[in-house]
Formats: sequence, C-alpha cells, structure tokens
Amino acid sequence: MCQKYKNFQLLKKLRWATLGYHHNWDTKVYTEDFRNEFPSDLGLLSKIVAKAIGYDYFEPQAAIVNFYHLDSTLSGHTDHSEINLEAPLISFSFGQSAIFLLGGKTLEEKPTPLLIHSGDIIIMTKEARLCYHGIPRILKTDNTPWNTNNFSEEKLANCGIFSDHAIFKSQNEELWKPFGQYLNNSRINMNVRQVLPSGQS
Ligand SMILES: O=C(O)CCC(=O)C(=O)O
Ligand SMILES: [Fe+2]
Repeated sequence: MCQKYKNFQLLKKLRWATLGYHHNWDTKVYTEDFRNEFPSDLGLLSKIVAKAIGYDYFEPQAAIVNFYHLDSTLSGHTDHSEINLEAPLISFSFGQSAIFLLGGKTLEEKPTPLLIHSGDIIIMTKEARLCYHGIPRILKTDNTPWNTNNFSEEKLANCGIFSDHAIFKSQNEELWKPFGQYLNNSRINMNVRQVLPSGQS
C-alpha cells in the first residue's frame, strides 16, 4: 500500500482532538496534569466573540476539535464537565455543512434542527448551556469559501490583530492547499469552553 494512501486512511480515522485542558472521556473530570497551554489564535478569537455578547472576562481553557467526514455523526449529549457552567460554550464550524439538533434539558424535549454552514458560530449560554445536542448528518455543500484566494494584501490588512498569526503571515497558498482539500470532504468543529470559575487560572 503506498504511503500517500496510508496517510489518507489514517487521516480519515482522526475524529477528535483536545486543546488546553484535555477532556477525559472516561472520568469527565479535567485535571491539571492533563493540560497544555491553550492556542493563542483560537483563544483570541473566542475572547472577541465572547466580548461581543457581553462576556468580558471569558477565559478559553479547553476545546474539543471534531473532525467529521460525510458519513460521520455525533450522538446526543450534554457538555457538563466544566466547573464553570455560567461561561458560554463557543463553537466554530468550518468546511461541509451539518444539521445540528438542539434539544432541551431532558431527552423528552423535541429538538430543533439548525443548518450549520462553514464559518457559523453557535454560542451556548444560560438555559442552552446544558441542553442536549448532536449532529445527525453532514451535508455536502457547493459553497466552498475556503477554496477562494484569501491571501491578497488587502484581505491580510483587514485581518488586523490576526495578521500576526502564522497562516496569515506566510501568505502562502501552497501551505493552505491541504487544509482546503481536507475541507472539501470534511467538517471541522472547534468548541471552546472555560473550565474554571472566573479569576482562577
Ligand atoms: O460539531 C458540532 O457542532 C458539535 C460538537 C459538540 O457538541 C461537542 O464536541 O461537544
Ligand atoms: Fe457538545
């Protein structure tokens, strides 16, 4: 089997990664010895989004990154491992579209379907923070903004505070290409959480 094919098969198996505090799927408890520094670019983006909806002191401390392929699903669940459930959960989606089912606090409540496209942000706060949700379907989209040239000088200038980050700095279409190709058949969702009570780090 050629290496390229093996790499592709491996990439298809990748379904999730964790950032910052690594979520322990068995115990559902975040611990200090299972923690890395939170990535600064995703952290900054999350803080800006939180601030825009009135959460001035949001601290991005953990994220789950989900990689979906056209046949992937995520079953209904609640995200309740964080000590701080007052802080919003901020969820960014890229690539293929998805149906997001948002239910209630119990499985008895009928869920509402939301169609999520690349670039959409879902914010779960207050009542919604502990509601059941899941992804029953990934939908192939013809709208592929990630394949357009986003590296023009003008666009870079508009990136403001983000322009320092590596992907913008490189201005290198070649660097971006494999990410774009990946998104042509996949969806990436990054959902960011504050774990600790405000003021604790
Ligand atoms: O993919 C999504 O939009 C949702 C992901 C999610 O609910 C989770 O990782 O907890
Ligand atoms: Fe979730």
